[in-house]
Amino acid sequence: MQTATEQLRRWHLYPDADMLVRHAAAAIGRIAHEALSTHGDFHLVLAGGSTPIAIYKALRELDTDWSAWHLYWGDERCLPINEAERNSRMAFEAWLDHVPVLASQVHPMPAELGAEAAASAYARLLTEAKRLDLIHLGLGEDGHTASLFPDHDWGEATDAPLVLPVHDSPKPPPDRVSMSARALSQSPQVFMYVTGKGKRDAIRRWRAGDNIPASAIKPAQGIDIWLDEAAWPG
Ligand SMILES: O=C1O[C@H](COP(=O)(O)O)[C@@H](O)[C@H](O)[C@H]1O
Repeated sequence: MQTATEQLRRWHLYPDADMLVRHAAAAIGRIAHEALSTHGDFHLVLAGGSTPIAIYKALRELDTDWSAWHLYWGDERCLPINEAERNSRMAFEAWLDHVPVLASQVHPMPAELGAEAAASAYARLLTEAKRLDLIHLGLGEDGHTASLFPDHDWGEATDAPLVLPVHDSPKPPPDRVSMSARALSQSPQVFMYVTGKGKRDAIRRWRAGDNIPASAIKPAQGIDIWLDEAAWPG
């Protein structure tokens, strides 16, 4: 898989979050359908945080062969397994507990083991993944994406590990696990969701060329950014 040196961005701007959710869920459905028709399975990386919740809820209604879906996470917080703030728990509650996915094909990051152990275990798992057809990402107010934070190592180098242990995160909890920028750039489709005026400054800085973590995600075929008007700095 290739990554690009420049970041190619496609902006998808919607008047409100409801419209964004409807269109993003339909696009995910189309990509899943294409992967299922071509390969017989679909491999999807999930984001945490609050923004994707409505999209995950909308995906419950998708008419698809759930038994052929394989789910991974782009980042996780080092907390006990059922803690409310875990990214995996959010996805189960909003979506995965409501559809017949196969437990053996759902791969939360084992962040309860601690950042280092979880990062090594998940890097091994990812090397065995057949493909990553689509990666979901969010954007924090400080420009972070997954758990790649400003002034931390984002793992952009061509020989960077696929998964990084993260410590001293400015957003709680301080210990986390994250796919590296290199790994997050190795998919033909990367969707980032950004809603609300709290994200406007991060978008402004990104478009102005500031080196925020989101700017390190450089899939060869570009990144699709789905925004509502509140997040758009104009
Ligand atoms: O902590 C995290 O934050 C980002 C952004 O979250 P949001 O609540 O502002 O949407 C998220 O993408 C990441 O997965 C999560 O661990």
